[in-house]
Amino acid sequence: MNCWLSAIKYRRSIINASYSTLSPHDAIINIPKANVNRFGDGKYAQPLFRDLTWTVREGESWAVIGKGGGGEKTALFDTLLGRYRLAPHPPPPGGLFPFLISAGRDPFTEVSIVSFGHRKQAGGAFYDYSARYGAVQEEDRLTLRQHMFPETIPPLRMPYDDPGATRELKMTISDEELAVFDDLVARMGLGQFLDLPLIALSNGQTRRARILKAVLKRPQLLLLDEPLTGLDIKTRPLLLDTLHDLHVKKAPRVILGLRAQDTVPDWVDHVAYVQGSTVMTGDKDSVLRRIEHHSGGWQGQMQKGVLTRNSKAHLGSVLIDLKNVKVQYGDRKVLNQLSWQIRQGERWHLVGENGSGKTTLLSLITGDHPQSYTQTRYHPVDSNSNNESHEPASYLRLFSQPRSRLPTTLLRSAIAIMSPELFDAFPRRASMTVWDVIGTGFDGDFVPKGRKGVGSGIGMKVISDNQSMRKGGCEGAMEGQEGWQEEEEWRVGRVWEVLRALGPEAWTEATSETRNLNLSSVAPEGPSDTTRDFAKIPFPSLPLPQQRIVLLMRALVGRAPLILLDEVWSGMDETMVRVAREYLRGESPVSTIGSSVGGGVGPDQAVVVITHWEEELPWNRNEDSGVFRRFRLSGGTGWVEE
Ligand SMILES: Nc1ncnc2c1ncn2[C@@H]1O[C@H](COP(=O)(O)OP(=O)(O)OP(=O)(O)O)[C@@H](O)[C@H]1O
Repeated sequence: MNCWLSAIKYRRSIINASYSTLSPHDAIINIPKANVNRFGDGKYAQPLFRDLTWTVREGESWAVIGKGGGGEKTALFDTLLGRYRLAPHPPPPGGLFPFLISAGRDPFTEVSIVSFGHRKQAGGAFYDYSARYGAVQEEDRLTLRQHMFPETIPPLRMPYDDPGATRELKMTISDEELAVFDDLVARMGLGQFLDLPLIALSNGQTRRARILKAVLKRPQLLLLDEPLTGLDIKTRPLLLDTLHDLHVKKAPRVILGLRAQDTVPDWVDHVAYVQGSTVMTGDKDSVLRRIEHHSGGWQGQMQKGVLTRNSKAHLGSVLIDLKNVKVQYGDRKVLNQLSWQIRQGERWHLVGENGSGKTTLLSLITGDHPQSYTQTRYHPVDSNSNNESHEPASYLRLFSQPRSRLPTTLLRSAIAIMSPELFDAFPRRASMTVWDVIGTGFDGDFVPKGRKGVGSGIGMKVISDNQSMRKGGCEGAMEGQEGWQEEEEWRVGRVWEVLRALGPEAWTEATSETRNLNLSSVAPEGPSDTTRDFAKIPFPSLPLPQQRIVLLMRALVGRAPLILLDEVWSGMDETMVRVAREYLRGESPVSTIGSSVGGGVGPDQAVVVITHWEEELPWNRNEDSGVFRRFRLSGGTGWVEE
C-alpha cells in the first residue's frame, strides 16, 4: 500500500512540476516523462521508449529523426497517434495535445499522418502492380481531381434514369479553399496531372498528391514521415518551402520525420532524435551536437582509400538493347525515340526528374509493360515506297531476343528487381519466413517453391563472355534434372551468404565501434545464431526497414545477369544503406561462393540504380570509371552522360 501511495505522490509531483513550467494551453505536444508500451504488454515487458520527455510549443518547428532499422521513428509517430500506451499518460486537463483539448477539438481527427515508410495494405496475395502500364481499367479511372474532390465523381446512371436529364456536379468547398488548393497545386507542380487517372501518376507525383490531400483535410497537426523520399532534386526545396509556409500559418502545423542521413531543413529549429528506446529532444543545435559526438554520419564512415579497382574492367556482352523505343498513352508521349544498351559488368545510374519515365523504361526492360511487345518496327522493304512519314527503325532486345520470344517466367529469373512498387505488392503471408522470401529471388517467384524454399530452377541461357564466372542462378539446372542437387546446394549457400552480408550480423558489425574492415580477418565459418533466428522470422512481422533489406537480399541472391534497384534505400536506416552499398561495391566482409571475398555483384552482372540522392550510389565516376555510367532521361528522350 505504501508503495502504491508513493507512486501516486510521485505522479502528483510530476504533474505539479510540469504545471509549474508549462502553460497547458500553449503546448502542441506535452509528454512530461513517460514510458511507452504496447497495449497488452505485461508489466515486466521492455518499453518501446523509456523516460520519453517531449514538449513541443507553438511556433517551434520540429523534425523527428530516426536512427536504427527497427522502425523507432514510426513508433514515436504511432505514440502520438494513440497506438501505444503512455505510462503515465500526460496529465489532464491538456493531456498529450493541450492546444487541441483547450480548443475543444478531438485529437483523433485533428492529428493526421502521411507516411512514406508505410506500405499500402496488401494481403497475402500478390497484386499486379504492372496494371498501371496497360489500358486503365474502369475501377482505376479515378482522376487526381476526383480523388481530391469526390463530389465531382459523376454518379452512376441507372437504366431507369431519364437519359436527357443532366445532373450538375458541384464542388462543396468555398472559394477561399479553392484558392488554397490552386496555390498548392501550382507550388507542388501538380497542375498538369489533375485530370490523369491516379494510377498513372509516377511515384514522386503520387507522393506530392498524398501530401496535398492531407493538407486539404485541414488537420491542426500533420506528421509527415520522410516526405522527401522519391522526390527529385528540383522538387525537394519547393516542397520544403511550401511545408514551411503552411507550418508558419498553422495550416496545418507540420512535424517532419527524417532519416539520420537526411539533411535537416534550415527552418527546423527543434529535433527529437530516436535511437533504440531513447529519444533525445531539444533545440536542433544542441541535439545534433550531442549525436555528432557518437557518429559522423554514414558518408563519413564509408571505407576510405578504396583503389580504382574497376578502371580496367572488361565489359561483356550486350544484355539489353533498346533502339528508338517509344511509349505513348493517347497523345501523351512518355518515351520518344530512346536508345540505350546495357552490357555485362556495367553499373548504371538512371536519373531524371519525377515523371521523366524511369519506371516506365524499367517496365519495358522487365517486359511488364504491354508496349514492350510492340517496339519492333522496321523500314518498309519496298524502296519505291514514298511513305515519308514512317518512323526510324526501332527495336527492344532483351538478352538478344524480342520480348515476344521470352516467357515472363524466364525474364523474372534473369532480371532481379527491387522497387517501391514491388515492395508494396509483395505478398505478406504470415507463414512466409525471411528465408522463404529470399529464396523466391532465384526464380523471381512471389511464393516459396522447392523442397528447401529456394525455387525449382529456371533454365534460361543468357549469352555470356564470362561463362566461367557464372555458377548456378538462372542458368543452372532445374529440379529433376541432372545437376539440380549441386544447383540447390549453391542456392542454399547463397541465401546464407546474403543473410550474413546484409542481415542483422552485418548491422551489428557495422554499428560496432571496433569494426574491423580488414577483410582477410573475417572468419569463414557459417551463419551465427542471430542470422539463423532471423531467417526463421515471419516476414510480415519485421519492421518495414528490415522488410526492405530482405527484399533487396531477394534481388541479389540469384546473381541474375541484370539487377534493377529502383529507390531501394528509401525507408532504410543509415547502417543498412551502408552495409548494402558495401556489399554492392564488393567490400562486404563476408566471403561468397565461387567468387572473391566480398564480391556482391560480379563482372558478369549489370546493375541499374535509380535514386534521386547522388550520395546513395554505391559507385562513382572516380573510383569506378571503367564501369560506372549515367543515363539521363528528360523530355521523353534519354542519353548517356559522359
Ligand atoms: N497510363 C498512363 N496514362 C497517362 N500517363 C501515364 C500513364 N502511366 C504513366 N504515365 C505518365 O508517364 C510519366 C512517367 O512516369 P514514370 O513513373 O515512368 O516516371 P518516373 O521517372 O519513374 O518518376 P518518379 O521519379 O516520380 O518515380 C508520368 O508523367 C506519368 O504521369
